[in-house]
Amino acid sequence: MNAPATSVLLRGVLLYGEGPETDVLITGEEIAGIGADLDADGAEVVDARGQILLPGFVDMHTHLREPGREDTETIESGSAAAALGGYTAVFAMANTDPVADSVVVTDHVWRRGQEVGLVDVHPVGAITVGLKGKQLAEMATMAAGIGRVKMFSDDGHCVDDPLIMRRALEYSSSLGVLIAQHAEEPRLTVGAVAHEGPTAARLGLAGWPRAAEESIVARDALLARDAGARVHICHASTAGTVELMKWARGQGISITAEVTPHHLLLDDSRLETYDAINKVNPPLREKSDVDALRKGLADGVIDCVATDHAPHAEQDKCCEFSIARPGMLGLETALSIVVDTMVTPGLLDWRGVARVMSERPAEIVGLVDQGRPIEVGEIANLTLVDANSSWTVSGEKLASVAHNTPFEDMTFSSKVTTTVLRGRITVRDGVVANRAGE
Ligand SMILES: NC(=O)N[C@@H](CC(=O)O)C(=O)O
Ligand SMILES: [Zn+2]
Repeated sequence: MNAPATSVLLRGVLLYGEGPETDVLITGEEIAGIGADLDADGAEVVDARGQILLPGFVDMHTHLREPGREDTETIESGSAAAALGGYTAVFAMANTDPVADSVVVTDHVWRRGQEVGLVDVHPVGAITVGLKGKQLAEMATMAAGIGRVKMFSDDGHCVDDPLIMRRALEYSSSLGVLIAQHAEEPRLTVGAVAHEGPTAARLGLAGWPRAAEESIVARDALLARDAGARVHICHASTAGTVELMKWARGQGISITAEVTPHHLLLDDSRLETYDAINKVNPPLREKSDVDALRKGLADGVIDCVATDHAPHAEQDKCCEFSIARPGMLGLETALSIVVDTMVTPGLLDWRGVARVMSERPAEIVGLVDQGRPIEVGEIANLTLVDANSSWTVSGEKLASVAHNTPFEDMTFSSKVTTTVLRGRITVRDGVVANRAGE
């Protein structure tokens, strides 16, 4: 009997980058067999010899801009970018227009993501109404909606009022959801556009001090401790944040943190050209911070990589540095950058890549069907990486509506070739498959 049409055979993969080559058979939504020379039996065969098989990536920090700024990204275009980047789940931040501070918006985001069907788009709910930091949003209602909101964040803004943050943390632990903080003391960043240091001083750019981030990280660690809650730090950018994470963990505080690919690769020397493509919040820091972030990620002090994929219209990035919007694309380049900054220098092996791109984010946010071991009987959320393929980034060719990549013309050595979402191929040979999986 022929296998059902939904069967896929991945031929000759390296599980977590380790030999010998093996086949992986996927039937329906599940991994049905792992072993040498499996019988295709009518399954679609993907010739994946020598490619590295990892669990599908999970991005805790994505801006998909729908609703409100569909001229820069939509759930459909962002889902395509995510699938091409090897992601099987992303968390869409709440700073949309309208803000995702109600179940109407969070349910819409979830439903639209399911309609597109390329990646699970989990809505992030706002912590406060309108991201204004004054009044808690209806977290329980959003958590109970169809979108089942698991993570709340005012990202783009810091919840700077310590009493509001404390209440949000207390509330979150009874709901079993995660609070993610954009750590930025706003009274220290008025007018700030670049990392406060010698480069910004020389270029005449207003500086964003490390203490703006670190003071909130320290404060929120203490608030989480007192509330008996968990807190997650978005886009950690300084060496001091890594030290504070170590301290807080040592105290038994439930605190986790992510780092972005751009903070692992770029430093503020990029600002010499005044090109606003390099403007981002938090800003690109100094080489010593980059080194500390890499080491922190290798040691597990920083838990995971999150893209902070932030599409912006050309007119908002091509203007003067001080008025341009902060943010850069990240979904399609994340894996390549993690390999170049962490695997190539020997800071992480491929098991480590699985940990920081998939397993830890899934655990932190409580996804049960993602970041799972590659074993028979598990749901097939998988990513195949070719570690010997040189490719050069071109913003025009990325799937996002906006093209604001700071990695233009950079060449990388690894690329996602295939992504599988619950047994269905969403990316084949680096091209998005249609909804029917063809
Ligand atoms: N990171 C950014 O520079 N921008 C993000 C907001 C954010 O993540 O803080 C955006 O929404 O554009
Ligand atoms: Zn942010």
